[in-house]
Amino acid sequence: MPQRATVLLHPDFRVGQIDRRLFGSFVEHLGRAVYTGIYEPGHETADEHGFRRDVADLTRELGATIVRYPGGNFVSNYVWEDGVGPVEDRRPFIDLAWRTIEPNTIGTDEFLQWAEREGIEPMMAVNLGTRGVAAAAALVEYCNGEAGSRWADLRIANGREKPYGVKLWCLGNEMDGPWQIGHKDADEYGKLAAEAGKAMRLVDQSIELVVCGSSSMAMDTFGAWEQTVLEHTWDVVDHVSMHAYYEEMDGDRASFLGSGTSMDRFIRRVVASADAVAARRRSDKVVTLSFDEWNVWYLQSRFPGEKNLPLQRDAPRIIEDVYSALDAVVVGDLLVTLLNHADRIPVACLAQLVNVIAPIMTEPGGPAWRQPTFHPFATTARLARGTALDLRVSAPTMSTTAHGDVPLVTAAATLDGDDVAVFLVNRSAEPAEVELSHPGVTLTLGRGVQVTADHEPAVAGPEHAAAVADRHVSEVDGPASATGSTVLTLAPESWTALPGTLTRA
Ligand SMILES: O=[N+]([O-])c1ccc(O[C@@H]2O[C@@H](CO)[C@H](O)[C@H]2O)cc1
Repeated sequence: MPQRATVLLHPDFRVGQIDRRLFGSFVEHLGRAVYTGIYEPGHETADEHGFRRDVADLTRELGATIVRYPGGNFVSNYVWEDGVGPVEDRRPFIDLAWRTIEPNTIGTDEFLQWAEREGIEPMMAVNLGTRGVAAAAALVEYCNGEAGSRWADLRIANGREKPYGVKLWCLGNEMDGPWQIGHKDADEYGKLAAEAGKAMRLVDQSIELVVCGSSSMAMDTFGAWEQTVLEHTWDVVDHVSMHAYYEEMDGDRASFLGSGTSMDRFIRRVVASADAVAARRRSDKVVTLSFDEWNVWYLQSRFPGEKNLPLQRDAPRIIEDVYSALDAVVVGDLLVTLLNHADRIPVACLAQLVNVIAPIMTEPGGPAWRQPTFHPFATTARLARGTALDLRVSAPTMSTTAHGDVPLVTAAATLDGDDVAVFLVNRSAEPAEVELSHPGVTLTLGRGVQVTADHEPAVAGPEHAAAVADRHVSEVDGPASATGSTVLTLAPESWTALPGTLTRA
């Protein structure tokens, strides 16, 4: 017997407008994300600046709208001034976050010019671990200042006349995490972030600021951290950050498939924390969420921990997770969760873009390819446009060890004029029959994309990734056009995206 769920869809019930920055990604100076990732002079596809064309083309196909840079943990010991100016004068340093010799060949200008050439909006982070207010304000001036002041003139002397106009800025990274270089408690960090943010805004009033929330919902300080930090920074910041990584642990497939429910609860709790601060302050300001690190990452089961990394150089292979079709279904489900909170999440970044827990992989001097997780992201970024609809899903639940009861079917839908896109996940090991109920509306769903899971362990390399895509990523045709109600059958453990049109009958 298939599982049965109903999804009520009406064009007048809306979550909110989707900000295109919801489909962001992340490039950190970590492992091979930069060196032999986006950048590899001498590669057969390298452009005149040394950036790999094959990776840039896949980034475009992925649909990444913004890219966060340069970290991540890396930023908390980064001296940005060492990464600008003539390359031959730049000196390497020991990046303490990942215990890697950073050559400083790529820095702010190279990254920002790459992003500009590729039509990607940059999201920059400042170092609030080992540095503070002055260095942060100077970096904003370097990036966004007009000629006639010290740091803007340095940028011009370095060959870039026009300000970059970087809008989005992170006030440090994961400052609640004991692993962070320059880790702080919530009061210390909140005061520093408020002063740094104030100074950065005095340089450029048009910027948007992201204050660090918790590095995961599992942190002991989660909740209290957000409230304390927002009390200090309320008048300065626009967004509070969220980070979350999901993985299958000890073969607990059901909990892993329920990750989207955990993400949903995390979002609701951070919204509640931000709104509690607004209530205490009797403030009408709405602080929104920047979910600027999310993905599947086998962090607890496969990563030895930063402290246990040997000191390395020359772009070592660090956290190059290899993904399965199951991971891709979960990534699709996480995207469904993000869409359902589009009113409160204008910014999100799949962590990361290339080689490091990434949808895109490369070999030095070799090919670039798509991991299975590439497909649900690219399809969602392409199809999810306009407004997220407020669906009402009634589905049976399954019990999980990690999250208690979770719905067996999840769904999101978007509407842009008459163009609709429906995203459906079946977390069950059985097929699921979904009745889409759309009273007074004719729904015509066309050819879309389906991802199905399997039980095969992930195997590294482009051939395997292509074979997984061949078997598990397929085109599917939508059901016949119907008024009032449409019934679909979802494959077991699958993610489906169907584009179409919607007209009022
Ligand atoms: O839960 N943890 O143990 C944990 C440890 C490290 C961690 O780092 C975050 O993830 C790294 C990779 O994207 C980024 O550089 C950093 O911001 C995020 C979470």
